[in-house]
Amino acid sequence: MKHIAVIGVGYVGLTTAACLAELGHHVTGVDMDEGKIVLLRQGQIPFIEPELPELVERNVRAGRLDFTTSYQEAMQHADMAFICVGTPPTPSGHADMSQVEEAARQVALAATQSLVVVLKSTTPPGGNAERVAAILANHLSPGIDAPLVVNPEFLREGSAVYDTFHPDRVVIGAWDAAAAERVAALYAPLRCPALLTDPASAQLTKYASNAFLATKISFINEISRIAERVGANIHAIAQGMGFDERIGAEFLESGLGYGGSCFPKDVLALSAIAEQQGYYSQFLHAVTDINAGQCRLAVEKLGDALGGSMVRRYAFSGWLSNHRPTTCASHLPCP
Ligand SMILES: NC(=O)c1ccc[n+]([C@@H]2O[C@H](COP(=O)([O-])OP(=O)(O)OC[C@H]3O[C@@H](n4cnc5c(N)ncnc54)[C@H](O)[C@@H]3O)[C@@H](O)[C@H]2O)c1
Ligand SMILES: O=c1ccn([C@@H]2O[C@H](COP(=O)(O)OP(=O)(O)O[C@H]3O[C@H](CO)[C@@H](O)[C@H](O)[C@H]3O)[C@@H](O)[C@H]2O)c(=O)[nH]1
Repeated sequence: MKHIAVIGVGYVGLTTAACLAELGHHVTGVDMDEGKIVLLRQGQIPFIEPELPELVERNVRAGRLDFTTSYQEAMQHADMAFICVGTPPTPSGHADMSQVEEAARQVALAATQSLVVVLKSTTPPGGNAERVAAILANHLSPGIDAPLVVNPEFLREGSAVYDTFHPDRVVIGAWDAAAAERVAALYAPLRCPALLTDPASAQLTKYASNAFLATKISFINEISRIAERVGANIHAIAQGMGFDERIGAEFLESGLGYGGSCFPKDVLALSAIAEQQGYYSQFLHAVTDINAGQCRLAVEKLGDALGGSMVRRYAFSGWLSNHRPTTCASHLPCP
């Protein structure tokens, strides 16, 4: 049994905290958002996620899971700290690392014993892991070590608990082999392949995975435009392609394009990572452009079907808000 601090109890952090507690560890979730911690202490989950309320309740009741706003409290006996804070996009598309850097600083200041720091947030390669490791080293008390392990998360909103207990793989990137092994041991009960690699490769694996899935979606949407012009059925085409195991049936559903909290930001961030290194990725820009065009197309079609003036932002902004963030809102004509 390990003592684990989970920093940031949003989608990823709360799911990680509850699942690690279910595996028998003692987990303390810490968040700077006091309102969120108050809700969690009252047994309420701040967002809708199947299976999570029951999992949180069971583990709180068993004394394996608690929540606090205090890093000191969370770090008191921690052998491991999982950083699960947000990395939202900046206007230039780069991932904003400020939450991660502040979390690392607070973890190091509050650490009372050596521990492994696990970076679960999606963070770009190209110096960020090195910067986080330096922040840790600069703020730890003398005699305390905190090796950094990059361990990106692949869960989907809506099946977060299932995905956490049934991962296709875990990716563990570290400079310190012993720290990597300690993280791998934590996942051993899940019986999935574990890739042990360096931090930059682990970071890029996460972006490449999301960009590949986004590419499949943009690809099928591109084919749907051609299909429409030749009178072919895109659903039949996707099914026919999907039977080929080398292609796979998943993420071939054409529609409004990809949205959600990760694909749009992560494809943009990967383009930005490449550009920062002096490489313009025409390919990734095409994936983003096709996606944006798909929403425009849908809005235009709706306009044609309803008669242009009928399409008003208020007419279906309510419908869109029932879905996760999409890029479509920006294509709706204003009333
Ligand atoms: N949501 C997903 O489906 C998903 C899946 C895989 C990876 N990710 C990645 O995981 C990371 C977290 O995503 P999320 O969706 O859980 O974000 P989120 O916004 O739901 O949660 C982040 C939490 O961190 C807290 N926080 C911010 N700064 C803090 C600090 N200094 N100390 C303590 N708490 C702090 C916030 O208050 C918030 O509750 C991101 O990098 C994201 O890209 C998300
Ligand atoms: O065939 C498809 C499949 C998905 N989508 C859209 O793609 C977006 C993303 O869907 P999904 O992957 O189911 O949800 P997310 O919760 O955004 O999860 C993605 O983003 C997470 C954050 O990085 C990753 O951890 C997950 O592995 C990755 O699937 C949504 O807008 C879907 O409507 C399509 O348009 N066509």
